[in-house]
Amino acid sequence: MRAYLDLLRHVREHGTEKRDRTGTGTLSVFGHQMRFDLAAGFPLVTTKKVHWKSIAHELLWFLRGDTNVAYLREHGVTIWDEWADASGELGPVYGHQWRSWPTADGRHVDQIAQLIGQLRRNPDSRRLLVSAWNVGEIEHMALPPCHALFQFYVAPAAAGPARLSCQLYQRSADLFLGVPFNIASYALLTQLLAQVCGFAPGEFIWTGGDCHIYLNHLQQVDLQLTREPLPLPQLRLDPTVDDLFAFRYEHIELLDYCHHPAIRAPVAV
Ligand SMILES: Nc1nc(=O)c2c([nH]1)NC[C@@H]1CN(c3ccc(C(=O)N[C@@H](CCC(=O)O)C(=O)O)cc3)CN21
Ligand SMILES: O=c1ccn([C@H]2C[C@H](O)[C@@H](COP(=O)(O)O)O2)c(=O)[nH]1
Repeated sequence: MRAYLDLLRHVREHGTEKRDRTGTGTLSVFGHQMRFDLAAGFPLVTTKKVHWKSIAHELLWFLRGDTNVAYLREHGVTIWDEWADASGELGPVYGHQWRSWPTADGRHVDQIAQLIGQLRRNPDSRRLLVSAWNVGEIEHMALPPCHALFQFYVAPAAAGPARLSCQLYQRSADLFLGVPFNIASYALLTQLLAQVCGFAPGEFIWTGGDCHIYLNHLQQVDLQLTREPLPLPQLRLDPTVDDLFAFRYEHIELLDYCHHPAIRAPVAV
């Protein structure tokens, strides 16, 4: 996870101090890219303990098309609680747009089902995109999507299965709290899709817009930057699952996750 630590260090040293919506204040850099080779191990930050269970359940919750925190709470995941209304609703956020994007003529588009169909039938397509940035519905969302748009790419291999890569555009990136979750979440999604479409995992490419460290995370970042990264864990998926929507938490196993101790930090709401 050198790429992540390099970005943290870069923003810590060269970021511009900038006010933000939450009133917290940030150090910020505009535009950055990181690449993670998924064959080199699963890209989960090791220089602090990251709550893997929250990442896996959040992704399964997106894939269900769910936008109510009830499912997350049932599984002990609290990361979206601050944004939910009294009935646990977040409005038409990620899950809704991924699985049920409403069209002008009253239909709903299941972008994930369409993506799987295209990956299987038309892997050379340059249109393998999913967008959560539904301009007409942003005002109804608890928070406009941060991980807004992602694209897949299939590279043929001389021998063995083709490799599936994913690139994400993240418009706004809380480097200390959000980004370790976002990298792991899309790496997991890429591996789930690779399995059900018969590809080998390729790369995850993270592209960020406003990349920031909140001013009340500076001590935590400095502590993290004193730590040496550890060998990456491995992801093991139940090989019998061939339907993306059939994946359950029990089918997803993270092996050999060695990490430094957790570092607590307040989330800016
Ligand atoms: N300011 C901000 N940063 C974010 O990363 C973020 C938002 N807001 N709003 C929406 C979602 C919610 N996400 C979150 C929210 C909280 C944590 C967090 O507090 N993480 C702690 C504890 C993890 C846990 O207990 O599950 C951490 O140490 O990683 C992480 C991601 C990512 N998003
Ligand atoms: O998956 C996520 C969700 C949110 N964030 C961060 C990025 C910002 O710090 C806030 C959102 O505030 P905006 O004013 O809407 O940009 O949440 C993240 O890093 N990852």
